[in-house]
Order: sequence, then C-alpha cells, then structure tokens
Amino acid sequence: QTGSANTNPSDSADDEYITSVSIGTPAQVLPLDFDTGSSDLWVFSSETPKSSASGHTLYSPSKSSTAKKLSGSTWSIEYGDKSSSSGDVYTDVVTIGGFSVKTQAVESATKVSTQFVQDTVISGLVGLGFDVGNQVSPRPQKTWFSNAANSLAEPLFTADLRHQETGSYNFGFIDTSLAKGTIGYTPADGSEGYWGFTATGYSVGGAKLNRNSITGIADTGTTLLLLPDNIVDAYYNNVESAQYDDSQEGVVFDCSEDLPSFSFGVGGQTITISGDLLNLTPIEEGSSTCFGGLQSSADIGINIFGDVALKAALVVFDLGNERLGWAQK
Ligand SMILES: Cc1c(C=O)c(-c2nnc3c4c(C[n+]5cc6c(C)n(C)c(C)c6c(Cl)n5)n(C)c(C)c4cnn23)c(C)n1C
Repeated sequence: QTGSANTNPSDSADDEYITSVSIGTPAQVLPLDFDTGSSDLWVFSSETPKSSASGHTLYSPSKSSTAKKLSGSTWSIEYGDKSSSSGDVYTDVVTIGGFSVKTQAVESATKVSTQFVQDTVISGLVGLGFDVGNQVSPRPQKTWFSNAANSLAEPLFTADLRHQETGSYNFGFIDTSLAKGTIGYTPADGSEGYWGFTATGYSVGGAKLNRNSITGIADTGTTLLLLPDNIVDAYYNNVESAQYDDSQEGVVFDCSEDLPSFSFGVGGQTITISGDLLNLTPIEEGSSTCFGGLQSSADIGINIFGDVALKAALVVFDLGNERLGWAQK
C-alpha cells in the first residue's frame, strides 16, 4: 500500500507548505504543515479558545463517530521560533494521500501561541520525525508515519517541495521521475527525534566541493537553510550588496543582485541550490531589499537544512534503513 499527497507553499516566500489531511468519521479535512523536525500531530479544534481559533479550520472530535478521548494524556510543545501549543489527546482515523491509519493520536490544542493564531493558513502540524520526539505524557504516542510504516509497501516517504509550485509527499514508494539526479544515501540519526545527517562538504557558485563536513537535520518544517557563520560568510562574500540587518535579524541584499548557487555533498551526490532559490523574498511588500534563504545557525546550536535546501532535491526519509536519500531536482 502507498499514499500520495500534494503539498503547496503557503505564501509567496514559500514560508511553509500546506497538505490536506482527513481526520475522523465523517472526514474532517484540515490544512496541516508536515514537519520532519517534530513528532506530534496536533490540530486546532473545538477545544481551542474561540478568540484563538477564528479563521482556522477546526477538528471537532464530538462530530466524529470514531474519535476516542485518550484519557489522562496531555501534550505541550515549543518550536524553534519559540512558537508553542498544548492540549489533550484523542485517537481517530487519519488519512493522508489516501492511506488511513485507524488509531492515530490526534493532539487537540487547548492553547496556541500568537504565531499560530496569526498563521490562519494552517490548522496544525503533522510531525514526521522519530517517535522518541513525541511530547505526549504520560505515554508518548507514535507519529502517523510510524503507525503507517509496517503497512506501507516500503517503510519510507519522500518530500518533493517546490518553489511556488505544487509538490508532493509520497508514502511507501519513491517516484524517481521527480528527480534529475541519482539518489545518494547517507545514514540518518534519529536519536534526538530529528532526521540527522552529515553533508560531506560544500561550495559556492559551482566551485569544487571542499571537505568541510556539516552535521544537521533535514527539516521540512523550517523555512530557511541555517548553517554555521563561516559558511554563511563564505557565501555572502560573493554578494556585493549583502549586509546583516539587525531589524530583520538576518542577511539582506539588493533584490537585483544575481546570487551564486550553493552546493553541498551528501551520499556521494552533489545537491546544488540555485541562486534564485536563495533569494527568499523582499523584506516587505514592494521593497528592493531581499532576505536571504541562507542564514546563520549560530544561535540555534544545530544546522538545519530547511525548505530552501529541500526545494533543490527529492529527499527520501527511509525509516526502514535509517537513512536519508537526496537527489538533485
Ligand atoms: C531554530 C529555528 C527554527 C526551527 O525550525 C525556525 C523556524 N523556521 N521556520 C519555522 C516554523 C514554521 C514555518 N514558518 C516560517 C515562517 C517565516 C520565516 N515567516 C516570516 C512566516 C510568516 C512563517 C510561517 Cl507562517 N511559517 N512554522 C509553521 C513553525 C511552527 C515553525 C517553527 N520554527 N521555525 C526558526 C526561525 N528558528 C530560529
């Protein structure tokens, strides 16, 4: 068995990607953000304060004949941008791309931070990280993919995120036609809950890869490519108008500049992110100053290959073999 779901950028900056998910009986369809950097499936619901829930599509467990309260269970989560949510837990049938998990923990939000209140294009997240990262207590719950894995044709899923285009999450199979290059595989470290891996080197503007390895995570829930300062500086030294903007908390440059590409080695392959993909967006509507898709990870303590990097590749999240595959698109 397999599943295949389309995913779409939420806005002109590809800030996040939205995928439709069906929950309950009869199906309640919610727009959710698939996040390989976390391991909880949580939703805005009939239990979310009305003032916070307005503008969001809600899950109502009371309207689902298959919903069951997981009594005594609660959850609370904080994300890298300091956004947060918390609540209680139901189990219900959850269908993604035509594949159903009958008894999935659906974490219902009784509290959400302002970033989520304001982000009305999504009604929650689907964590596609490792189960060890799940935040339900007293008994942590499995992710949708973990519950699905043994019934899928292969225990893997792929992410094909695209710039201002419809992409896909495929479950249980690899559609190699989505990629131009060969898939290079490298071991994945799931011990922290993330999809951790090591890139074997990098280069700017199509130069030969150096041998400076970069350990980080493949994170569909993070917008940017967040790497160490030495790499960020090496890149923006090639961008004449680049400067750090305190108010934007990142490197900005003239939108008219042609940006160099950025490449990294992984699994014996080279993934090249075109300059266009590294120019994320004007800092505000109509501005001629643009915000970089590559920014520093110095304050975070972990390197994050977010959507800016993932958009250049077809990425295979292979749970069965505890490995990540990357192919140039
Ligand atoms: C350590 C870390 C991150 C790790 O993940 C991270 C980050 N980066 N994108 C996102 C997140 C997103 C994606 N996301 C990013 C957005 C940006 C940059 N902007 C301007 C808007 C309007 C966004 C929206 Cl709506 N959505 N979402 C939905 C959530 C819950 C995120 C949590 N953190 N996050 C940041 C900013 N930092 C410092």
